Amino acid sequence: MVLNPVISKLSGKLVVLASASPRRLEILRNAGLRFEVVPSWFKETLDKGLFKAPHEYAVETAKQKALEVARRMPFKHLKTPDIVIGADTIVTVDGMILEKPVDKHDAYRMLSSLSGKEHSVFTGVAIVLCHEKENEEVDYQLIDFYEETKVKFADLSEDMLWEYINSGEPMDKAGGYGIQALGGMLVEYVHGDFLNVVGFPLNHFCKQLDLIYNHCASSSDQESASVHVSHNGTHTTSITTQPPPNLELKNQDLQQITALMDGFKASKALFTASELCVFDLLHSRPRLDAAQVAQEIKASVKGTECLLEACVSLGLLKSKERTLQKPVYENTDLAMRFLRSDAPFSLHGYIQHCNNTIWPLFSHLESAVREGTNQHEKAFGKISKDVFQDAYYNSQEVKLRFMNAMHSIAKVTGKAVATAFDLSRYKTACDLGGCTGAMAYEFTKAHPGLSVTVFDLPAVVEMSEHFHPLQKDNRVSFVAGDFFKDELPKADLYILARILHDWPDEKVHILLRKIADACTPGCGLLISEIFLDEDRGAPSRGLLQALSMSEGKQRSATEYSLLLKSHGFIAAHVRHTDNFLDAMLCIKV
Ligand SMILES: Cc1cn([C@H]2C[C@H](O)[C@@H](COP(=O)(O)OP(=O)(O)OP(=O)(O)O)O2)c(=O)[nH]c1=O
Repeated sequence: MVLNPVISKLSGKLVVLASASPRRLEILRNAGLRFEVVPSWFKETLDKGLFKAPHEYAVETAKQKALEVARRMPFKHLKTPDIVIGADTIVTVDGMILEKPVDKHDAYRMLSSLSGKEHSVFTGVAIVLCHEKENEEVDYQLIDFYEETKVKFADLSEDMLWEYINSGEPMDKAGGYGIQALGGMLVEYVHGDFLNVVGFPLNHFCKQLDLIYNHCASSSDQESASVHVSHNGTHTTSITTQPPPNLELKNQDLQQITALMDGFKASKALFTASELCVFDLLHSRPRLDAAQVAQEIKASVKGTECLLEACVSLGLLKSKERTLQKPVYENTDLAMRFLRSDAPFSLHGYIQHCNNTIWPLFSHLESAVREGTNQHEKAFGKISKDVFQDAYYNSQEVKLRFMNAMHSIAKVTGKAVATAFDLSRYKTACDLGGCTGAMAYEFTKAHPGLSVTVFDLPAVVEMSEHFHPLQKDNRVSFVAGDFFKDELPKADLYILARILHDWPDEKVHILLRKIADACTPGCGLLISEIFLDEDRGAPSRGLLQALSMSEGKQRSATEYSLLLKSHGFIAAHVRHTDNFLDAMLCIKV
């Protein structure tokens, strides 16, 4: 017989049927399978409302039945099975799931709902492969599938119904009937596997064994197969491979979760070391021990020691052991390049902004999510209507800090954005919201024929002097104004770097309309943002940033290009720069 070699693959293995169903036992015995029966203690009480489709309920119940036995046996039976088989049969009609009737009235309710109609019988099957490890722990690999059979009942008279119910046959059977016995008389037709109705889809089970033992190589393979065959008049088969259900505790997974749980501790350790100028100190005076650092940063020795050790573990500092003396600390290359405040690519300003502005906002994230509003009031005691112009922003110190943050990001990302496209045809550019001019300087550096006007709020332009490079470039100039209200400087290339995500679509339209009005055909518009993947599944940097944004939102390149298109800008190129920001160059038509 064709299927016998599949069943014979199980010979010599301890196979367990986790079922008290005499029908399942008979079907599998008749197929020549040798197995032990250990009925499952799993109570069939899963909440049906939680499942999108009835078969998912049957499969989940089958899984739980099989797993309960697989987990119990090593302790209660003092032996570990090789394979445990569980199954669950349900009948579905008119969106209801019918299991075994609890009494005669329940059987009547079920059978009368089936009378004269076609219904489905689903059996979910779970095969648990148990792999005993050296330390006596057991790995469980789970393969599941389901089979659907359509059954049509004849019209049932009241007399027939009660006669059948009084025979006692319905009581231990899903839907209140047994097709293999008296219940067969109620059936007009069956589409699909008859044995599936009786409680076990033997054919599908053998195909699954064939997949496991003849096609998936070893049972420890990282892929499990699942075959779904449905019989809806037409016979459709689809084979899908799925990652194995994760039943074991994998260290890698645990590490991933732990890294997420501890992420905030790492951030805060970095912020604190940065705020206390540890990286600046160890740059000017490398190889200090914890007590010396503590003295310089005016902190406790104990706390400083913990902070320094944490920074070592995060790859921000290196410690050097000295015989019989306390270890000394110095910056790693990473800290030298990004964390000391005078480094060319220093992120010190951005880190301060994260610590002082983003961190308090994130500590109210739960409220932000519940209310869907920004949490400035809770975090800073002031309502923020417009991040850039409200009282909060107007504090000199906060404004400087904000500009510092933007400055450091622009310095780190500027070159990648400025060199993303060939801009040789443009002579004049206007960087809208260009803040300290850091981005503008990168553009003039990269494009010798280009002059850039930085356009920003008067208060920002006034303070931008603090940030001008020592070697001034007279191709960069500053004009004060509000890009939502005032006339924009004339240019043949407009730059919007990290601007549009701050605003909702309505405001973006206002700004784009103003830019479009200022443009002649052929003018360019370069936008630089984090572009979300089209399915919005990544990058998490953009998605996490959105959690503390006020009115704005993160968008994909397509979403941006649609906004731009409605103002006559055709997206010419998109560049994913691998840096903080991506870029898109659009042309006005
Ligand atoms: C529809 C139908 C179901 N049945 C049976 C098959 C199953 O044994 C039962 C559905 O109940 P299940 O909960 O699937 O199985 P069970 O309780 O009998 O056994 P265990 O939970 O221990 O595995 O209904 C028939 O025998 N004939 C039929 O025509």
